[in-house]
Amino acid sequence: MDSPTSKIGENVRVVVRVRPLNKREMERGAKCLIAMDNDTQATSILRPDARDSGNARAAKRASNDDSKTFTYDRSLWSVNPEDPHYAGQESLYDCLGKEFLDHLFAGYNTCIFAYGQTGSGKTFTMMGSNDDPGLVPRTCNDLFRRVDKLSDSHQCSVHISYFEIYNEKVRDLLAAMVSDNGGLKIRESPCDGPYVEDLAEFQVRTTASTAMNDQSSRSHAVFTIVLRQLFQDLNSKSRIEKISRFRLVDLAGSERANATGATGIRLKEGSNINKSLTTLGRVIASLAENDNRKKRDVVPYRDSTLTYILKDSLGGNSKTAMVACISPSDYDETLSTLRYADQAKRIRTRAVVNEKENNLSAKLLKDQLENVLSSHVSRGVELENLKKEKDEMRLMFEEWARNLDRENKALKIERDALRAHLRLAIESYKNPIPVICENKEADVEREKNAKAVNDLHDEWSDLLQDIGHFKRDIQEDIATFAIVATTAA
Ligand SMILES: Nc1ncnc2c1ncn2[C@@H]1O[C@H](COP(=O)(O)OP(=O)(O)OP(=O)(O)O)[C@@H](O)[C@H]1O
Repeated sequence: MDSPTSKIGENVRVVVRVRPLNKREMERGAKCLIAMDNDTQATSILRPDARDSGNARAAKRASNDDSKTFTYDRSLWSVNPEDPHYAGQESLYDCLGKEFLDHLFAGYNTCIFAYGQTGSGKTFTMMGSNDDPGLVPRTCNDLFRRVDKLSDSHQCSVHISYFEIYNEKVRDLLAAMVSDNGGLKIRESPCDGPYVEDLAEFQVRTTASTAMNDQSSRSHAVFTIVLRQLFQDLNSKSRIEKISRFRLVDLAGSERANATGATGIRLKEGSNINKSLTTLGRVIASLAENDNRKKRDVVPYRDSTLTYILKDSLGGNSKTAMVACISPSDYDETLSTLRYADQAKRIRTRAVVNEKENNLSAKLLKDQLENVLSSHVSRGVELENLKKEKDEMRLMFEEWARNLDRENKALKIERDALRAHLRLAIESYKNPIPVICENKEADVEREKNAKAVNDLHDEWSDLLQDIGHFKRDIQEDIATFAIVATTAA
């Protein structure tokens, strides 16, 4: 999704900062050659001979002829803390860091790089000291403070990486095992541009600046923060994902190779540093010029590791600022830095908000959630029904068991009564009460009795057989019901 910025583009912001005279400079009686105008944000540099002239008229003439003035977005006077316009670390963060962090949260890639000769205050500006932290720790602190204030539905993750470019090779400064096997490779992705392959990235929740290694004035150090945000857009109700990157770069000292007087390895080192810095100069010049031309030059990003990695930050999808650090009493180097910074002002970048709607996956997630929920609900209902059924069956079997017991008892009583009757009948059959009959009538009576006894015997035999069957049936029933009751429980 392009922002209006992408069509118009905007210039690289340039801030110049002058440091205080150091002990050595004060001891040799060096004078501050820099003047800054707080109203116009102009920085002027005066030739040292003109500055040192005791002649008032010569000095006045010199201030017209021998001073060079450049106007920047900001000119920060860090020479004397007593000065009313003194700009310390906090002022720098307030006028640059804060705004760039705003851009990062808005979804823009951002980059601030510190440029200047050795000892001009680049590392102090980027890192600062424990007592007076610079841009990197202030940015990290502010970043986590802002993340903490976001609502729970606005999810954020922060990853950092830190590498240096030394002798045109990339070395990871955060990896636990740093191998010296020729450095990390640089690759280019169609979406994200050049990147360092296999660079350690750490997800962090607190200030990460303490993890940093010592700075080397001979290497270019690149600290990168990647912020990933996921939140709901209140107007469109869609899920938005923003991934933006903040690069904070502390460049090596910009002094020319011939001025270092280096030989051997140091010379190679110097020329390699110079290769990155001179290429940076050519890239900046080319970008600055291209804006005025119809037919654009090919920008020589690929001519050095530094410019290749910073391709996007220098002329592409990024809001970029340069802090040009200057020494107060070094005319040549400071003038060269001021000219460099003046040229950088003309570079235009075209930053876009790096965001995408995440509706598809959000809808997918919602559907999945609904499916899971409904299957849970139907399983719950099913389970409830099964429980009910089981309870009903248990009650039924308990009732059956009670009835069975009752019937069993009744049958036992009946059987016992029948047994008693049978026993008596058999007894009376075996030992009949003798009947004394003197006449024929008595014989007839005896025969009748004998027949009745026989009939009774047959009747009891049948009855006993029936009882046997009945008993077997009952035992089978008991066995059947016992199995069913155990299964149901
Ligand atoms: N604005 C400032 N206020 C106070 N002291 C400063 C300021 N800028 C720089 N210094 C001091 O000047 C010295 C040199 O600064 P610094 O190391 O930051 O320079 P540098 O440009 O990073 O040098 P190099 O290229 O060698 O890394 C340090 O002692 C630092 O504390």
